[in-house]
Order: sequence, then structure tokens, then C-alpha cells
Amino acid sequence: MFFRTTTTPAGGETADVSRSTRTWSSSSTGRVSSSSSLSSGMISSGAYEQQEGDDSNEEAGLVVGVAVGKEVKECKANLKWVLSNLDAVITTGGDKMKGNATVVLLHVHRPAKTIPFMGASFPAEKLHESEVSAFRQAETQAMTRAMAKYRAICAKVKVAAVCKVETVSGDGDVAQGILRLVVQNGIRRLVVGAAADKRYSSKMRAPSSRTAVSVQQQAHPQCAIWFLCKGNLVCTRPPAVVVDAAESHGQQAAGAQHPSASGGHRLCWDDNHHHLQQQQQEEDIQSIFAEAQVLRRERERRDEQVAALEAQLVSSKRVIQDLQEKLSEAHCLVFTLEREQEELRRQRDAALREAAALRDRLLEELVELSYEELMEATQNLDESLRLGQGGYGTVYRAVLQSQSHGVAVAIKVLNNQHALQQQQVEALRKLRHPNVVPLLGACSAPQAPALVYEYLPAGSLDDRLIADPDKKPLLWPERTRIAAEVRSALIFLHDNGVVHGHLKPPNVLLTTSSSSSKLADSGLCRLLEPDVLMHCTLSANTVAYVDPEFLASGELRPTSDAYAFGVLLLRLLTGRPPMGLARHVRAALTEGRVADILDASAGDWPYTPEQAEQLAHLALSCCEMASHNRPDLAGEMVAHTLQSFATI
Ligand SMILES: Nc1ncnc2c1ncn2[C@@H]1O[C@H](COP(=O)(O)OP(=O)(O)OP(=O)(O)O)[C@@H](O)[C@H]1O
Repeated sequence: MFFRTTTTPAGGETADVSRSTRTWSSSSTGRVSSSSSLSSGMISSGAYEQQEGDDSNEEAGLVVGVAVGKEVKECKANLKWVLSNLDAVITTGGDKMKGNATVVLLHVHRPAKTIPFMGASFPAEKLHESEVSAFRQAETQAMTRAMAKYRAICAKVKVAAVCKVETVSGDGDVAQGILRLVVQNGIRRLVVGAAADKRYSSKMRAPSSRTAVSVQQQAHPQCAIWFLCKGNLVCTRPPAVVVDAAESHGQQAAGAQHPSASGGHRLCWDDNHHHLQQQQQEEDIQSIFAEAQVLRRERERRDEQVAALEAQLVSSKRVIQDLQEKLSEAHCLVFTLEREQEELRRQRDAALREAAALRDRLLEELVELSYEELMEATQNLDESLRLGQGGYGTVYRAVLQSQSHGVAVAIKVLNNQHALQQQQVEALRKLRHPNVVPLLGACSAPQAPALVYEYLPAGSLDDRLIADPDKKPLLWPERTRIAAEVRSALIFLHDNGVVHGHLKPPNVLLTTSSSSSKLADSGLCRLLEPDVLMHCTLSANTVAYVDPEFLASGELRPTSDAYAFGVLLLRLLTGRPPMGLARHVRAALTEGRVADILDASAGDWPYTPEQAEQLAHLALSCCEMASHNRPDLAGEMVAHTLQSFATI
């Protein structure tokens, strides 16, 4: 049994399924076809008549019409569904598979009403014929490509496919176009999209697009229709039962249907339809099961994660608790230590205050030591207590007892055995300056004349200028500060009518932590006979610091201290031995390479290069042979130069 079209639309060419399964021709030549004589509404059954005895289609195999749009992406899934279920679709309605089935791709071509031109869209009638024709050609080519893709999909599974294209006007109804193609090609099995893919839901049970609904309502009753969406069967419309007129009349008369024409036919359709629905349901159930399994696994994974996080939380809480306990213990400890520290600080301050008071009392009280007291303090001039030996005598470290406390002192036992003049000692005791080692007292016993000084525990400037890996080198800020302190001490002595006369690095003593320096042996020259003085001054360590004018005249003047100060500055600047040092520095100044002679052990020079030159100039002017060329230590120039280093 086969139905075919009995009318061929005028002017519209269609490929003949029975003649060719490879080629197709289209009525779309860029013109809108005016071939359709069908109006909307039910299609005339005259166009869908049975051709008795015509078995040409049976030889060619059975045909399934599939309505496809121009977007291959959209319709691909539906076409694949047809290809997968081809046997079931063909045998629906009781037909047997005879030869290969053919898919007829039904496409309604609706040329665009507006045409893009120069970046804008124009109604076709407004444009020149050549532009419209070019655009229509491109449209046709796009459609040809789409059809080729559909046929390729069919070819992949070895199913023959032909294309039938119906062209409608820009306003034309696509459903009507499909219906015309169905009639023209005698399609009894039609597959149509129920709605756009994006509208698909598993609960969809009826077509929803305007085209699909029109096709459902208006297609010939004998045409079976499958409505698909996104490759899923949504619903079917079974074909109406075919009853010939005579039988129909008879049946009507008998009030019953012809068993072979209707009952068997309907049963077969129902079976197949039922089978397809069952298959779809099974697939749906399987996918629901699969989804449920995925969800179950996901939930298990989440449960595991939650359990792990809970365990982590418990252990974190425990750690926090431990830390809090430790923190509160630490707080207690800090509190206790702070209290202890406060107590110790209080005790230390009290001790310091007491020690300062004691020392002050001692400074006031201690004037004269007896020979016995001297011997007791120095443990009979014990060698182990000896701090050093100079030109004037030997220095011992000693502790003098005052009431319950002992005070550390340095006692210089003089070489010359002459009793010291009490009056002179008293005058020197009054010389109190932060940068002068104070004279605390004396022993005027002729067999051991001695001077008692404050004890400074940090050694002398000389110790720190001699490179010694065990001792920290003096850095530039300390050196410039010491220079300023020595100048200050000398000005003080000069203002009090005292010339030091013996300035050199070993006589610059440092306090603990080198925070300040004090000048030792201050005023000692006054206590000595001139010949002793001259003799002591000329010892090898000292001669480089001695004023040449003093050597000539034997007269000590403040300018002699300025000379020694100049040599001391050169030593601080270069770290080199004093002999011939002035010549060396002068040469460097003349050649503009003062930076090269700076003592590298004092670190990087932190001041300007000009300041290095200024200091070198000052030192050299102090070392002038003629005393009247030396600067006044209390003068503006010296003050200005040394103060410029105090800013860092
Ligand atoms: N008040 C003091 N406190 C601590 N140490 C001192 C004190 N006075 C001197 N000394 C130490 O005793 C050493 C000897 O000092 P002394 O003044 O006798 O010798 P000098 O300074 O080296 O040479 P000169 O006798 O030529 O001045 C010093 O180098 C110093 O280390």
C-alpha cells in the first residue's frame, strides 16, 4: 500500500524519490515560489490517494519524511533519532520492510524578507535586482550545504536520503510548506520537531511550536506523525484507519468495522507505538537511575568531606584550647617576670643611687692616703693588680673601703720619690669635668707618692685604634664624638689654667660601653719637676705628640695641647701610627685623595667628602710647627668643624 501525490505544484520542481535518492532539486532559484495552490486548513484527501497496483515504491523501499530546518545543529538530534528507530517507524502501521528505507528530508525554504547591505538591513524590494540576486544565491548555497550535511548524517549509517525543498514567500507559513511536501511526495510517515530544542523537558507530551501544532491538526489523517524534541520522542499521531467505500458502507450498515482493514492495522500501529514508548520510558528510567546514582555518589562524597571537616574542627578546637592554656600560662609568666624585673630594676636603681652617694662621699672625703693604706689597697703593689706602666709611674687597680662598701679606683704610684704638695693636689682635685678623669686623692708619702683616680674599666683610645680582632673597632660617629669630647676637656683645663701637656691616645680613657671618654693624667705636669717632665715627654710613644716649640723652649702652653690634639685627630682619621703622619695626610690633601687615607676599619665614611677634607685641614693646622699658626681650640673654626659631625 502506497500513497503518492496526484498534484504537482506548477513551477515548483521537486526531486522524485522513486527516481533518485542521490540528487535533489529545489524550487528556490532566488524567486519566491508562487506554486502553492493550498490554502490553510485541512489538506484535500484527493491529493493523497491510494494508487492500486502501483508497487514501484515498494521496490524502492519505504519512505519516512523528516521535516528539517536550515539549522543543522537544531535538527541533527531528531534526524539521528529517526535513523536509530527507522525499522520501528517503517513497520508501524503493519508495513513490512522491503528493501532499504529512504529518508526524505523535507525542507521549507523561506527567503529572508530583509537583506543586509552596507551594514544595515533593507527590504528586498528597495535594493537593486543584482544585489538581491546575489543574496538569494548565497541563501540557496547555505541551504544546499545544510541539506548536504543532513544527507551525510544519513549516509554515515548507510541510509539513503533525498531532499525535497518547498519555497514559500518571506511571509509564508512553514507548516503549509511541509504539508504540501508531504502531499506532493506521498509521505505516510512524517517526523516533525515538536518545539525548539531549548524548550525540551522530559514532561513534554505534545507539540508546542506553531508549525508542529498546525502540522498535527492539518496533516492528512492517514499520515502517521512522530513529534520529536532534542532527539526525544514527545508524542505520536497515529494514522486514521483506511476503509474502502464499499466495506465502509457495509460496516456502517452492520455497525462494525472490517477486521482486516482496521483492527489488524490499528493493532500493529499500537504495538509499535507502545514498543517505542516503552523503549523511551526505559531510557528515561535508566537516565533517572544514572542521575540518581551520580547524586548518591555526590552525597556520599559530601558526607565524607563533612565528616573529615568535623574531625578537623574537633582537632583544631583542641589545638586552640591547648594554645589558650599555654597563652594564659605565658601571660602569668610574663606578669611574674615583669614584676620580678620591676623589683630588680628598683633594687638596681637603689644600689646605683647608693653607689653614687658613696662615691660622692668618697670624692668629698678622700683626700689623703697613708702609706699603709696605699699598700693595703694595692696589696703591696701586687703585680696582678697592675693596669699598666707609663713614663710617670705604674698604675694599679685597687678597692678603697669606705664604711661597708668598697670603691674601685686606679692608683698611679709615681716614679720620682718626692712628696706631693698637698696644696697642688687639692687644686687638681677640684678639676671636675665630664671628660676629665677625676683625681680623688693622693698619697704624699715620699717613698711612694701616688695619685688616686676614678677607675675607668673600658681601656683607652689607644687600645681601640690598634687593630685587634678581639676588640670592636671604633666607628666614625664614635671617633668624631671622642674628638669633640677631648677638645671640650682641653678647653676646660685651659680655662682653669692647666695645660695637659701629655695628650695622646693612651691617656684618653673610655667609660663602660664606650659611651664617653675622659682625659687621664690631667694636671699631672704641674706636679712634676721640669726636667722630669721633659724626660717623660720624650719617651718613644709620646714624642710624635710633643709640640716642637715646647722641645725648643721647655715651656708648656695651651698651643702645645693643640699640637697634640692635631696628631690625635690625624690618628682618628687614618688609624695610622703618628710618626710622619702629618706629611702623609698633607700629600693626600694636595693630591685630592683624602678618601683613600680614611681608616677603613671605621666603616664607610658617613659624612660628605668635604667634611673629610675639613677634618684633615683642621688636624694639619693644629700640627703647624709655629704655634701662632695653630687654631684656638675654643675658636669658631674648630667648633664649627667638629660640630658638623654631631648631626649624624
Ligand atoms: N683611671 C684609670 N682607670 C683605668 N685604667 C687606667 C687609669 N689610668 C691609667 N690606666 C691604665 O694604666 C695604663 C698606664 O697608664 P699611664 O698613664 O701610667 O701610662 P701611659 O698613659 O700609657 O703613659 P704615660 O705615663 O706616658 O702617660 C693606661 O694605659 C691605662 O690602661
